[in-house]
Parts: sequence; C-alpha cells; structure tokens
Amino acid sequence: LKPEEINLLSCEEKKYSTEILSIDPLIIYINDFIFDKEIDYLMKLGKRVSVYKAFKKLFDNDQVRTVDKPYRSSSSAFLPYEDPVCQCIGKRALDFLGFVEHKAHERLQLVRYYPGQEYNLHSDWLYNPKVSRSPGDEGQEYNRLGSFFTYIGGNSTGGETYFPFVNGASLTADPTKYAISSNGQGLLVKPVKGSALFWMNLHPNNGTGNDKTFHSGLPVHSGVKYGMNLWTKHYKSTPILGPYESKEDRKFEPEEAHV
Ligand SMILES: O=C(O)CCC(=O)C(=O)O
Ligand SMILES: [Fe+2]
Repeated sequence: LKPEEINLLSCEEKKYSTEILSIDPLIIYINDFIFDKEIDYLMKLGKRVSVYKAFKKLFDNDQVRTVDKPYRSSSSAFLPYEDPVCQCIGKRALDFLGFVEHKAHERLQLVRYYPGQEYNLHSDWLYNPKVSRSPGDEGQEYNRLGSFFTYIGGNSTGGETYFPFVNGASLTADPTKYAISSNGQGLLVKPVKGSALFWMNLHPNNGTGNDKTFHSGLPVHSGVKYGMNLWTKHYKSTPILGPYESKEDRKFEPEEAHV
C-alpha cells in the first residue's frame, strides 16, 4: 500500500454541504461528498477488479460499446463489498440518512459513458424486489430506497442527470451545477466531480416506487463521464421512517420529558 492508501483506510470524516432540490420526491444535492483520493482509489480498484470476468464490462481496454440492457449504452461494474474504502463511503451514505431506514446498501457500482452513450429513462427502484445475496442480509427481500449518484469525474460535456417529472432549477441557480432544459421542463443536474445527488425512490408511507423519480443519464457529447451508484436497502418488514440511530456509536440517554 502507498502512504495515501494507508491514509484512506482510516475512513476520515468528509465534510460536505447540501441543497434540497425537491420535496416530492426528496432530492438533495450534496457538495463535496467524496475525497479526490477516494475517487482515485475507486478508479484504480475498478481497473484492478476488471481482470475478473464480472467486472470486465466497465474497464475493458478495447472500448467496445457494451450494451447490457436495451435502453442503456453506458457500462457499469460492481465493486467488492469487503473493500475498506467502499465500506467507508457506504457508511457515509448510511449516516446521511438519519431517521430514514439505513441498515444496508448494495455494492458500489461504477458507471462509464463514452461520447454518445446514455442511460435512457428508468427508475432505480425495482418492480420486483430483489433477494439479497450479500453477507449480512442474505435471502432478505429488499427494494432500493435511496440512490446516491456521485459524479467521479472524467472531463465531459453533456451527460446531465435528467428528472423530467421534477421541477427544474430556477434561472438564478448555479449554472455550473444545474442546466435549464430547452422546454423548461424537468430537473437537469450537471456532472461535477465530487458532488453527489441523493434521492428517495420509494414512497415513505408504503414503500411503493415513486414514478416521479424516473430519470436518465443524458448522452455525453465529448470526453468520458464516470459516476458511482450506491443504493440503500428497504426491507419489507421494516418501517422506512425511524427514528433510527445514524451512528452505531451514538447513544441517546433518554431524558425526562419537560412539561
Ligand atoms: O448517469 C447518470 O447521470 C445517471 C445514472 C443512473 O441513473 C444510474 O446508473 O442508475
Ligand atoms: Fe438511475
């Protein structure tokens, strides 16, 4: 391990700031969600694991267009659970959820778009809940509750994340982060390295999918766009809204109610 990698293993706290973009669905912009050194590490990890078949799709060297679903021309690769940096980022995401269910998340997934590639309109929530194959909750059925989509760079134009059923940015919103669509409809978020977009996929009262969360990754015009997905889990038997402890080590001493 190189010194900067040893440093990474301490899972340093990341300071970030947030902006609410939408209430229904809940969408929150997170400024500076990830360290550059974490991004560098993840990109290396993506390349390292790509020697195994399951991860070949993203970091193939021949730049063959990979179509793993008919509506998607971008590629993706899951990273291993047990990687300590992935676990650190996963914990940061779960902590963010506060009073929202935050027991577990899927493996981190890297995505890559070459010029012309895109990911058409889709929902991250699943029509048929998945049965987990991860250690810790194997066999449990879950749906994807929260999406954290982190922009991890590349130097691209185009490639905005587009939510057509969500109110768009105001004309005075920061143009480095948001774009206005040509018909004025929908929310357009630009890929800014280090920033993340969080949204809630499911209705908090009954756990069904919120259709307003349908979104797409618009075509990249030039350069390469890299992103990272992190999906948190909702188990059918658990309420979506807590309160839940957001940090394992945080202990509330119940106080007498003041009347
Ligand atoms: O690339 C984007 O901006 C969105 C990607 C996305 O929606 C996904 O991978 O599920
Ligand atoms: Fe998505």
